[in-house]
Amino acid sequence: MLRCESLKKEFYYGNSIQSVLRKVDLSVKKGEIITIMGKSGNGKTTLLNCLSLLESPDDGKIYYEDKLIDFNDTKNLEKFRRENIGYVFQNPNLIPCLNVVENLIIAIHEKQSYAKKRRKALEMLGLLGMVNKEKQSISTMSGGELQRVSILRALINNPKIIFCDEPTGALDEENSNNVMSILIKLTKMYNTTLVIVTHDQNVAKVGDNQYVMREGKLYESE
Ligand SMILES: Nc1ncnc2c1ncn2[C@@H]1O[C@H](COP(=O)(O)OP(=O)(O)OP(=O)(O)O)[C@@H](O)[C@H]1O
Repeated sequence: MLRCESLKKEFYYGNSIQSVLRKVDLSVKKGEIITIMGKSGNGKTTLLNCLSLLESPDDGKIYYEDKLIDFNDTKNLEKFRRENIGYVFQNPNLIPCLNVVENLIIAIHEKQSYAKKRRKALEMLGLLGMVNKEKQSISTMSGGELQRVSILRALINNPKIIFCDEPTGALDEENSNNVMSILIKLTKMYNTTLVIVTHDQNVAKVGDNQYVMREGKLYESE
């Protein structure tokens, strides 16, 4: 469903150039879980940002279902991203002045009545037995709870693929296991493809295909 070929990305600092992605090739099938590990600064987030169309590569090609992505076509790119891609970051980035259900409602892209959006948001909360948290303020929730809500938010528009950048980076081991099992359970349920960047060996193990990023190149994990 996703393929990239010879992806390159460079950053310029005065007169010097840093090659962050050096001809990266990757192929991801529908419903697959891909994990990418690697030392800090090796280009994992940059790769994720390019694949998830948040950043444009300097060279190389990205295909979604064999359709070449045109980074110059910003209007369609934005639409494609909204309709097909979900994100989970280390920091859940929920809106603090909205409660739990409102954070989910506001994430729904489709034009629907507020009541219908609310029903959908409650249905999602129900999947994790969190309907009772509907009106809870974001500031009073634990890190694990916030990340569970951010997973529901990523899924609420039925994306075909979800990109996760260190989804458990801010959690202890118990919460990390819990969040990962929820992420996998829900994405399997919806047949959503997952691409996960992580520092955590235990998280990396969930990958159907596991990769390591080293100095801008991607290698299959041994
Ligand atoms: N927008 C940017 N401008 C300049 N340099 C950047 C930019 N984004 C990333 N870099 C540099 O590119 C390199 C790779 O960064 P990236 O965030 O992709 O690494 P990473 O493997 O995800 O690291 P970490 O595990 O610490 O998050 C780093 O040296 C970083 O400073």
